[in-house]
Amino acid sequence: EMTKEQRALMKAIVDAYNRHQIPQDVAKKLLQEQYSAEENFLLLTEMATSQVQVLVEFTKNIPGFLSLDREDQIALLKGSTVEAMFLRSAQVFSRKMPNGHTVVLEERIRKSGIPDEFMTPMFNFYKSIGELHMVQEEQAILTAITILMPDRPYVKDHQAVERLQETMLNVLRKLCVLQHPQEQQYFARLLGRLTELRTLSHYHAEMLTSWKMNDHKFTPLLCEIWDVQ
Ligand SMILES: CC(C)c1onc(-c2c(Cl)cccc2Cl)c1COc1ccc(-c2ccc3c(C(=O)O)csc3c2)cc1
Repeated sequence: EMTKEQRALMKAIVDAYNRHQIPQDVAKKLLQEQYSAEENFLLLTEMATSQVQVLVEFTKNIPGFLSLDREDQIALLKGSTVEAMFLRSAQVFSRKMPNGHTVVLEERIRKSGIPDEFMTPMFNFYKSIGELHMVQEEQAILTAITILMPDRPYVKDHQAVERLQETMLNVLRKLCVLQHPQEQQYFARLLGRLTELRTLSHYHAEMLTSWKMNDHKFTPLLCEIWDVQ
């Protein structure tokens, strides 16, 4: 059973997760603009920039995050943004957005100059997340766990982050038993996705390099968070 504190922690994280979403007018652009590779790249850049802003606000609402060392907060954000965005965009795909975002988002990602060798692992990941049928609470806590990864580069107070992450893992473990009682290994499968996210973030670093080579432009926020240019 979940303790009172664990239920309060879960509520705080789920509320923050729901409160901070890409504004509808930004998401709607996916449906409106043209379909050239250039247009797709620009739109995805806008989505990513908006999503980073959303992630920063969500992260600030993770109980305990703002008590961490300031530089460690930055290191955690920089180190987890790509993975958190793969998780978030995966949820868009598995949500089968009623307003058709799923179809156009896939279309635009497929036609945005991303080399084919990254398409397969990326969409395999989206499929594997979809098959888990995560509930919203699991999505929110898994995102918090991804952000609170103690072994990100340049994190100094490893232990402080580990303590926070462990608290989240304990909540997630209990939640999985409650939400998927018939699936013994559900929690383990969820954590397996975090390993897949690491691989994707390595692919992503190569995607960035290949985009940079083709002189693609990013926004100042993305340049800062991804150390490009
Ligand atoms: C700079 C750009 C070209 C880029 O580089 N790598 C990636 C990138 C890609 Cl192509 C795949 C995965 C991760 C990243 Cl960073 C991207 C695009 O990143 C995206 C980030 C986030 C969304 C995203 C999130 C939520 C939602 C919602 C919702 O919540 O209601 C509705 S629509 C939507 C759209 C899309 C694209």
